[in-house]
Amino acid sequence: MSDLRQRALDYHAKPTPGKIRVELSKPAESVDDLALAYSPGVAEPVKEIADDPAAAYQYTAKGNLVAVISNGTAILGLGNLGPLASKPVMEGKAFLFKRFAGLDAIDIEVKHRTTEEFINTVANIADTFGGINLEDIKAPECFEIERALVERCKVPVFHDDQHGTAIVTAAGMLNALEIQGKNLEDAKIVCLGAGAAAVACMELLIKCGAQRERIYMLDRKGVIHTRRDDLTEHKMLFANNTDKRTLDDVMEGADIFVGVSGPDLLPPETLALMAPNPIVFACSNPDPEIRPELAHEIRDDLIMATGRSDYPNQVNNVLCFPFIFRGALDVRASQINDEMKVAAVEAIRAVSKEPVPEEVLKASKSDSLVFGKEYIIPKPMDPRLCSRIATAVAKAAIESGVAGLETPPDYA
Ligand SMILES: NC(=O)C1=CN([C@@H]2O[C@H](COP(=O)(O)OP(=O)(O)OC[C@H]3O[C@@H](n4cnc5c(N)ncnc54)[C@H](OP(=O)(O)O)[C@@H]3O)[C@@H](O)[C@H]2O)C=CC1
Ligand SMILES: CC(=O)C(=O)O
Ligand SMILES: [Mg+2]
Repeated sequence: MSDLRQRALDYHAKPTPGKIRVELSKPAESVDDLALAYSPGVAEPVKEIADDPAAAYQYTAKGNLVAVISNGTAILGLGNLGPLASKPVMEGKAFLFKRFAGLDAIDIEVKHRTTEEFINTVANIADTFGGINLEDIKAPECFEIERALVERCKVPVFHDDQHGTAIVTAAGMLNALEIQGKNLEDAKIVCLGAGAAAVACMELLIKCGAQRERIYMLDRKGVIHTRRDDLTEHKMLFANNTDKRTLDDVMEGADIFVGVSGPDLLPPETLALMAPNPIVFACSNPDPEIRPELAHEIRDDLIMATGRSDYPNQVNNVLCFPFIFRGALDVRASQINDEMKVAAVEAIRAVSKEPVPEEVLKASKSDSLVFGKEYIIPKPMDPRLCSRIATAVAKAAIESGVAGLETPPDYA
């Protein structure tokens, strides 16, 4: 058994199983405390909320509470292993919400037969929470699920694997292009994977300037092109009018590779085909499409990122979801719209270019982190991220008319 495997199992098992717990936020020592917290006192906020649902934000934990909800159909890059097996990842997301943004989060793993049943389950419990973070739900069902829930829920619903990943990818990509002296408008882009993360990443890159016809997306059957008759609605958006069929065909002269597919799917000889100064985001977790050591052996001119914490340039949605929800909840946004997503991209980019606090260097076991090939994006433990991203997102929510409150909080 590898050292990391045993350490990871021990970390999850000891001294208490799991990574999160519930704690009390009010006194519960005396009979008087209980008379306020429970019967008879609890009846008073009940009546207030029955009269005005918005009072739930004043008298309950709703406004600081996020549900992390999965059906376990696309657990990281491990595939469809079912709801219960997704629990460590969902507890992990809750853990990150608390650690980085002070948000209380609870994981909910849903067993269901039909997509409609899943949608109904989530819609029926949504009012309990300030926001809903959907996680590790595979394509194409994730698209219908998110659309239906955004429509039915009064609180923000956000599929992290789509939009969290896209926001962090766009921020890292724009920075990497700047360092490599390239621009998104002219870049030839290869996206390996055509699921939740792939579709959202490419759509956001297009919003940032990428040309749709210069994007080559691949699924298990190869390049997605206009003569295929097996494409889902979302894959169809990326059908390229091309004779190219394989990963090698499209990687010839490519500037950008985004991997959101599975482990070890980018062979070194294929990486060698890319244009000078390429950018490789091998984002599959836990094992990337190509290992950084191998990629650097093949190319000394590339910028390399993975989804992992143990290599430079971690392009991972952890840089987004805690903070975008912090901003959204703090102004009681009814949704997380494009304006809020773009504000998050710009805030992440800006932090990457500023001097890194000593505590981040220490936590990263680094002597120096300076904007460049090995530091295109901030570290998740950077304490500036929460205030900077949440403020930008809250302001964007107010300006775009989806906020329930008119003033963003002062995080300083
Ligand atoms: N770093 C980060 O922050 C994030 C990384 N990811 C990673 O992205 C990956 C996909 O996640 P997600 O989009 O949620 O999952 P989905 O199940 O929605 O999509 C998976 C996609 O990968 C494709 N794929 C799988 N195996 C291959 C293969 N051998 N060759 C080509 N394509 C392949 C599938 O093809 P087909 O359509 O033919 O089935 C599908 O299009 C995972 O590895 C995950 O860890 C996801 C979110 C965040
Ligand atoms: C990071 C993440 O959400 C994933 O790999 O699915
Ligand atoms: Mg995920």
